[in-house]
Amino acid sequence: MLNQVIVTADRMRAIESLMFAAGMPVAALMEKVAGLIARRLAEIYPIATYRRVGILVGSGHNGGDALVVARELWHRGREVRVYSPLAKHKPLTRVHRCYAQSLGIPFVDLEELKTCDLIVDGLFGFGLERNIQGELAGIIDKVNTWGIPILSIDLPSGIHTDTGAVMGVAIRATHTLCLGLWKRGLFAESTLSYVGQVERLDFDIPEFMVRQVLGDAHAEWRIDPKQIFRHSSQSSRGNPASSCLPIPRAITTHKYQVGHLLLIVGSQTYGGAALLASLGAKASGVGMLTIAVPNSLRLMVLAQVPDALIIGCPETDRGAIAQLPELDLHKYQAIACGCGLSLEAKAIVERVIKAPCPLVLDADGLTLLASLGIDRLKARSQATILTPHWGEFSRLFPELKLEDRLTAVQRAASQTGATILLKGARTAISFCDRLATSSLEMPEYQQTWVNPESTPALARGGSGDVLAGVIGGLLAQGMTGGNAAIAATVWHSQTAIWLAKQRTEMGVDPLILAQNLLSFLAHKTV
Ligand SMILES: NC(=O)C1=CN([C@@H]2O[C@H](COP(=O)(O)OP(=O)(O)OC[C@H]3O[C@@H](n4cnc5c(N)ncnc54)[C@H](O)[C@@H]3O)[C@@H](O)[C@H]2O)[C@@H](O)CC1
Ligand SMILES: Nc1ncnc2c1ncn2[C@@H]1O[C@H](COP(=O)(O)OP(=O)(O)O)[C@@H](O)[C@H]1O
Ligand SMILES: [K+]
Repeated sequence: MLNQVIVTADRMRAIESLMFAAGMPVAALMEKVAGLIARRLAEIYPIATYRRVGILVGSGHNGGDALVVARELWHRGREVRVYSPLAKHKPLTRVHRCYAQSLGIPFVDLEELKTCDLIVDGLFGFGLERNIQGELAGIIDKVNTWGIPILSIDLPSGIHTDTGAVMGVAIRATHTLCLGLWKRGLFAESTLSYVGQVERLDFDIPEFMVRQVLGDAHAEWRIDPKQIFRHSSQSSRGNPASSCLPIPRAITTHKYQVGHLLLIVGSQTYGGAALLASLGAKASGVGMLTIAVPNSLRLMVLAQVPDALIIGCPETDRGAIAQLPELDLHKYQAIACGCGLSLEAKAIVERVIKAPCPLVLDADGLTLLASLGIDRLKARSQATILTPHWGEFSRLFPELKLEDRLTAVQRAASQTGATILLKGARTAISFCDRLATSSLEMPEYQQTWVNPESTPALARGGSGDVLAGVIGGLLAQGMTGGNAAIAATVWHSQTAIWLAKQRTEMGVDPLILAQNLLSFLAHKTV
């Protein structure tokens, strides 16, 4: 649980206050935390390569942490230099400063850090309150130009803890060691070019204190990708409705018990999108797959997905689906609609909104929904998942486009009752249903989850079509909207990360991605 909650500065302060009130001395906690930082630093930046370490010290406890780290590194044989530009310090920081000076650690001018092998950034942590200006801003700008690796303590100095906004200027870290609990600002996409590699240092905050402050309905969570993949020895115990993969199958099951998904996709212009969504759905292991496409795509899709039932639909002059033939929508466990549909297929979206089963709307399906009006979703009685990127999101929820992504996705989900999956480098998913991973069971309430690991290899046309197909397939097999959205997002992005290691970020085209989803899953869960 501690590795999954996302907190604001206020919440973090309240949790620390509980620890202090219960008897943990402030100085002891700083000693403990900074000891952990120094040990992790030694693993990431070994002394043989990073002997000379420059320490940036601010006035608060982030600076105090940095001074304890300076002292520990000094005792372990590093050449440490401290730059401490501010006149006033909090009492605990001041005493660590005096002690470091008494040991003979040099306190130097900024320019003397320029020849260091590593910089430790302890200027500001979650206490940053206002924009950084004047001399301090100049210092940060200068350090950023040196090209020396920077390890930031808690957050890169200058990043707002809650919003991730750059407060005038911010350190561009190579590595950030987030202390105790994940800070909200680290998940804003705009901070990704500042934080470098991010990891959390656990300093044994008692879980009951975290629960006491956050309550039973905490809103913001970080997905732990490891929890999505089930080890093969666990499969028989699995719960098919959780977000764990692979989905367990009863030994006596038959194809109609493993879900029937209807995909409604494609147009003459966007035939590939239909295929990519189909391949994503196929990889999900769904028992039956029916694919409705414009007549002219029928044979192409059949040749590539011979196991599917293909329904050729009458088409408009420009090759969009004009209407669905008489289909009984009751017989499907889920429908996924929209990939490559084109903007001529409004009637199709109007019809599927009324379908009596869970529904995924993606791509053109979302743009058409925006033109119909988001209120149309009020008619739905079953789960709905909308999978917009930011452009589509802004069309659907124009009044939310000034909000930060986490707030925006949360509001959109509570307004509509749908699961909203806002795509991007840090996909955010908000929903109100029961979530279950391998070690966490969450009750039903409005919650927002962020996918913390992905790769820009996915930034190419068609990646999203694969994702929509996977979500549809998981929904049809009985996952709830929230579970399906989380499982599919993690599976999709982790497969891309795995492929990018083998093929570079240039080599993860959507076809390769769809074809490798299952190899990745097998590799992950052996
Ligand atoms: N209490 C503890 O012993 C622990 C503290 N921790 C560390 O303490 C940090 C938080 O410490 P603080 O609350 O002291 O906050 P910071 O160290 O982040 O800085 C706050 C200080 O900076 C000043 N300040 C804020 N914005 C400024 C600006 N724009 N320009 C100039 N000065 C500005 C404030 O007036 C205050 O003096 C965490 O990020 C973490 O590094 C953690 O190690 C956990 C344990
Ligand atoms: N920079 C990035 N880092 C990580 N993932 C990304 C990045 N850019 C895009 N993605 C992912 O790639 C997919 C793109 O989907 P989408 O924008 O719908 O494209 P398309 O409609 O062409 O398939 C989404 O899953 C998104 O989260
Ligand atoms: K910092």
